[in-house]
Amino acid sequence: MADTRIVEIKNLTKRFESHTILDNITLDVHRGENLVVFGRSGQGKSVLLKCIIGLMPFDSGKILINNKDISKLTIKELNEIRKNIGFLFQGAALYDSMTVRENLEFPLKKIFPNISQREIDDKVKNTLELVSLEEAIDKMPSELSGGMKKRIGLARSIITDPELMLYDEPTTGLDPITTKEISELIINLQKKLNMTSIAVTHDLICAEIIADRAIFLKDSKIAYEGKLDELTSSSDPFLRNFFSHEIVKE
Ligand SMILES: Nc1ncnc2c1ncn2[C@@H]1O[C@H](COP(=O)(O)OP(=O)(O)OP(=O)(O)O)[C@@H](O)[C@H]1O
Repeated sequence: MADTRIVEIKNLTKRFESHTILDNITLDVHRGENLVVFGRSGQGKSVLLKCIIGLMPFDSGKILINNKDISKLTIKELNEIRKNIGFLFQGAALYDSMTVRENLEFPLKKIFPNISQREIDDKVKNTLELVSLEEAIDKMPSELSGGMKKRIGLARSIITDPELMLYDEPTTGLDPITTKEISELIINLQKKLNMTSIAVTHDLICAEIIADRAIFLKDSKIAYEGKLDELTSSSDPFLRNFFSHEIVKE
């Protein structure tokens, strides 16, 4: 049977001095899947994403991306893998002194140094179409609303056609309607571009739209794993408490 795993995490342990943040985590993410990562503040959700893209070294265990063990790669090989991964981090800001067009051109030129201006123009136009913001092409970030900035940030992360997208709190700070729009955009892009995604979120509106499966980090472990409705309807006192208090509900 074909191996559908794009990310394989085996017995991952990450410590900061004597503080164990991730303790022996094992997790597979399959091609085309949208995994949501929950957990209270400080439980290692962002650390997990940073380990996956090789931005943070870990103490033991393995992370394989497309069957390649990232801790055994040279910087050059790791950069090749990273070209295939897009990330939208918490508070990821657009470059304020650049127009929307220049913001989108930036990652393209960096990742594909030999790309022609014509290809760049087509890609920028098509990607803006995907996020329904063609008219913003010559605007400066200061002229955009919070929701529009998120859309452009999303466009910038997907313009290089990554196979895997990592989102860290993609809807933080947005009102419920914009949260819904951004979450629907995430799922539509994922379907159109056949991407796999891992999203850290506290936001149930977002999770309900995008999640195929969810995990819950607690006490440095994956404490719960399953379909989102299994977690939200669980009779487990901790989960009941989390989902009734921690998350903004519509
Ligand atoms: N570079 C670092 N050096 C030392 N400690 C760190 C570092 N990065 C993260 N930590 C610690 O690791 C723990 C997990 O941090 P992380 O940012 O992954 O939490 P989180 O679950 O994403 O939280 P939140 O929901 O608040 O964003 C925290 O205690 C944090 O202080």
